[in-house]
Amino acid sequence: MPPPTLRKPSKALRNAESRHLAPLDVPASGDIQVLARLWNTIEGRRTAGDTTISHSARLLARGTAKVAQKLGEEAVECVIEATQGNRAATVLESADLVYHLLVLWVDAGIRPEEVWAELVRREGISGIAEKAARPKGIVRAAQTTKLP
Ligand SMILES: N=c1c2ncn([C@@H]3O[C@H](COP(=O)(O)OP(=O)(O)OP(=O)(O)O)[C@@H](O)[C@H]3O)c2ncn1[C@@H]1O[C@H](COP(=O)(O)O)[C@@H](O)[C@H]1O
Repeated sequence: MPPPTLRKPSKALRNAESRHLAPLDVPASGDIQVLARLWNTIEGRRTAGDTTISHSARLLARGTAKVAQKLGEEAVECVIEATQGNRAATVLESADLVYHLLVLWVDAGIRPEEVWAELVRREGISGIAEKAARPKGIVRAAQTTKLP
């Protein structure tokens, strides 16, 4: 039997249940392109960035472990704000998180198109079916512990 705290809906979930958000407009181009611009900027910092003035260049120069650690820290900060129901702070932490995810992609030599293609491939497939059909060849070191 799980502890009672696991059954209690979070404040964020309770808020979500009581609101209706209109679907996003999906422009052919627009603000979403900021991700591509940001990846280009960070990749440029990797190759020609000045570590005295560029946070991206400095972080990339510290190596993969530091890049990954920063992403983890930003994820935790985002989770804390969301679970506290701090909407404005969650937006700010989300931006930090996305930026640090792009730094991790640059460090790993991953282009955004690879991730977009994977998201497009998954469109319309339920998460449960997708997980069952995952290729066995790709080793995933990270394993999550299942909660009841
Ligand atoms: N979106 C961001 C962005 N979000 C967060 N951050 C920085 O991330 C850092 C996080 O601070 P922390 O104290 O958590 O981390 P830290 O300074 O590495 O400290 P330690 O963990 O090492 O102690 C801050 O310096 C933030 O300013 C960002 N830095 C840059 N960008 C974008 O990247 C572009 C290029 O930035 P530079 O590489 O700095 O030129 C900018 O124009 C922005 O568009």
